[in-house]
Amino acid sequence: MFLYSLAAAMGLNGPGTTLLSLLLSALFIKWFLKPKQVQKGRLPPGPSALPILGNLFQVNRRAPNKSLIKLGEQYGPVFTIWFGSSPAVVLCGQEAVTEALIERGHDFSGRYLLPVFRKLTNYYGIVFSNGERWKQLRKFTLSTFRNFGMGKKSIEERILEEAQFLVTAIQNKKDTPLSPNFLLRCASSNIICSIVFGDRFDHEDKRFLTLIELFAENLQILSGPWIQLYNNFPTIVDFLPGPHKKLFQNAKDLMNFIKQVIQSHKESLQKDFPRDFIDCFLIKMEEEEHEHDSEFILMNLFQEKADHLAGHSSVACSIQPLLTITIKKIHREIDEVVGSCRRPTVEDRANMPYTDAVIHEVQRYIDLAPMSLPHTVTRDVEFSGYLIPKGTYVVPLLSSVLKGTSQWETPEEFNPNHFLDENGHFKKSESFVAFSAGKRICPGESLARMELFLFLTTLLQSFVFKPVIDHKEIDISAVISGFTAVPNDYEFYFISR
Ligand code: HEM
Repeated sequence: MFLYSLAAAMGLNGPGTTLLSLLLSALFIKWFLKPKQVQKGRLPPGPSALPILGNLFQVNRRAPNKSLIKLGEQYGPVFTIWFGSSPAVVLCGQEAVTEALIERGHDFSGRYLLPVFRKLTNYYGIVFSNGERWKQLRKFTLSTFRNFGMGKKSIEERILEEAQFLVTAIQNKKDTPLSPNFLLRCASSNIICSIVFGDRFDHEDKRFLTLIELFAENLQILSGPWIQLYNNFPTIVDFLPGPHKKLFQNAKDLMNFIKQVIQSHKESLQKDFPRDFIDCFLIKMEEEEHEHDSEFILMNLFQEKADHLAGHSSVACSIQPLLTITIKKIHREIDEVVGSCRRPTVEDRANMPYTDAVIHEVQRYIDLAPMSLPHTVTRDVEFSGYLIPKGTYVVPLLSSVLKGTSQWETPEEFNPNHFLDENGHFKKSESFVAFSAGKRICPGESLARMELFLFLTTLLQSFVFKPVIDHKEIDISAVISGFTAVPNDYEFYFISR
């Protein structure tokens, strides 16, 4: 309209006006709405992008990792793709991912902060922070988790106790078929709760159910297909219809809940005997009370709790497909190594190579975080002959390593032999990057691996699972939604052994 008036003001009428306004529109689109030019830097090549939309139409929403792998075949292991008007450098294949995340770990350790993350976390906590805040919180979290692992009530004991609650909850359902997804989410959330809050919650506890619900919903936000558009229109969230607004409201409710828990910890804090993660954090807060730039402040404590809880669904999502695959051989291993009279221990894992291989293969196959979480470069970086400017979105395409054709015998098939040598011993693989790699590698990895092993063996020690539908109809591949892959949900009969 403005351009039409401009043409009219220039004294052009009728078809002349229309023609000129079309011409001006084209120029407007070309010069103002085209993808932002990166001021300095020589970005790697990639497919040409549309104004505003970038390469939206070249990336399949349901399988973005597959589209990116295909583009990698065309443009090479390091290429540029435009998410709206922002460029992202994609690292495709083991060599590029390893070189960036491990060999050039520091340069690539930044978290790319989408505006939506600010809406959710205000950039507090570990996952969506950078610089000194991220460094200090990550170090503190890793050492506190390690100390609790060796403490009075070890993490292993907490997992075994929770596994027993899981078995009882399933037994209580008698012979009704059941999708174990919800119970598995409760179980892995409770492990985090017992480390962080000092106690587990009953599965029926209303506060606990709200907590789980809120995280499932927050995950939906991060996984929403429209998340990329936030980059162009950060305020879009304010115009979203009701349910999405509610999710952000829920995030606030969650913070209020954690606030109450922290307050009650403060009132009963015994400095010589920290009971849980919150106690450790509060002690550190007091120690650094007078340091004006301390990162041990309440907002970081709130968000850290939320960060840890976010791991709960990753574990549940990984166990679910484990229940759907053939497990006779695992039953045999459990019977030989653990028997039926005692509980399994983490030490048993070394003598159960097949079970360990199956757990790894499920994680490789379902490819839970195909594009990892968004990374960025912490300074202007020369990489593979290109110059990536500080702050550019970097996508470590974990999928391209977990499903790489040169690393795995049958990359697109579920095959536990990928992790077994010719003598049936467990075989590690450098291409197993389900937890990512380098400085941002998932800090919950060893906890998650312990949970996967102990939950699975405890369940299989007690039950035989029989899917309600025919085995042949079961598909253990997962559907990608945003940053995460979500496995299909099936119902089972749990038959006591
Ligand atoms: C099967 C289970 C899990 C998988 C596959 C998984 C995978 C991942 C991946 C791929 C990342 C992104 C790393 C990167 O930016 O390159 C990540 C980050 C993270 N994970 Fe996990 N995770 C799992 C469970 C957990 C658990 C149980 C916790 C809680 C203790 C947890 C806490 C975190 C945190 C705090 C980060 C952010 C680290 C940072 O930014 O420095 N994860 N995880």
